Amino acid sequence: MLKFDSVSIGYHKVPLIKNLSVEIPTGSITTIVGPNGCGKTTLISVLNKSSQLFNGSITLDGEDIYHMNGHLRAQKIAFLPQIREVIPALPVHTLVEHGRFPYLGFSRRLTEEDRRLVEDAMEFTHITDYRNVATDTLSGGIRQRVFFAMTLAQNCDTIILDEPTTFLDLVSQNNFYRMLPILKAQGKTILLVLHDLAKALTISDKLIVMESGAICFQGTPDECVQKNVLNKVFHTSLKTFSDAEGTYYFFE
Ligand SMILES: Nc1ncnc2c1ncn2[C@@H]1O[C@H](COP(=O)(O)OP(=O)(O)OP(=O)(O)O)[C@@H](O)[C@H]1O
Repeated sequence: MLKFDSVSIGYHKVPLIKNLSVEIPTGSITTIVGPNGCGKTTLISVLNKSSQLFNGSITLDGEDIYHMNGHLRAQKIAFLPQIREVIPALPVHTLVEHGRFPYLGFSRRLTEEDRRLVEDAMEFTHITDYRNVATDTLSGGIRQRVFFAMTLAQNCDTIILDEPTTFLDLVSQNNFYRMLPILKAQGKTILLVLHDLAKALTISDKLIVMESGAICFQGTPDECVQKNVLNKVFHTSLKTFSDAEGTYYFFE
């Protein structure tokens, strides 16, 4: 279990999140939603130290994950950030191999097992055909899949994805969302930040709703709908529609 206990988090000595506690259940899909600027990225990016922890503790299965050595932490939590300013001009397979770096020694020589995990990650994300293409020449959507493959090649039990579908067209988004239950079935814990509220309600086991640096709801999507949380936070009107295949959500 990934546990944030009474955490204060922010930048340059200024906390934006104060005294927040939340648990991310193991082997489940948890999604954080909330209006722009409410602190979603600030909360999760403390896990790769892009934001700073001022108070409280963050533990993974009881171990202090924030103060852990960076290599060890990267063997436990794989983090796909929202924005990458610099796109490396490396062949796709070389970039995906970077996912194995936390496990390699000084020589950075890949073992057979490392190579297998890299190939598996490329296959899983359907980028094998691009293996020799320079990543900086790819479209934003394919590039996003390459970074996702690199994250998966890290082979961590906990995967954190910040707005992973931003650059994806509808087909690629659907493909991406289909991968999540497969990863969950492999026992992975998945923590996402999403802006697509309907998708968040459909795919998540647990939903966390943030507002102004605080959590205003955490629970199942059903509880969230019953309590009208999203209508209040996003000033919207949620409509639901059900058929034999499931329930669909629309926001107006
Ligand atoms: N590197 C930084 N230094 C200082 N302040 C920052 C930094 N990154 C973000 N902030 C501020 O932290 C606040 C929360 O931003 P954050 O990116 O966590 O929100 P968010 O909920 O993820 O927003 P969005 O939905 O727009 O991605 C904002 O006021 C933002 O300006």
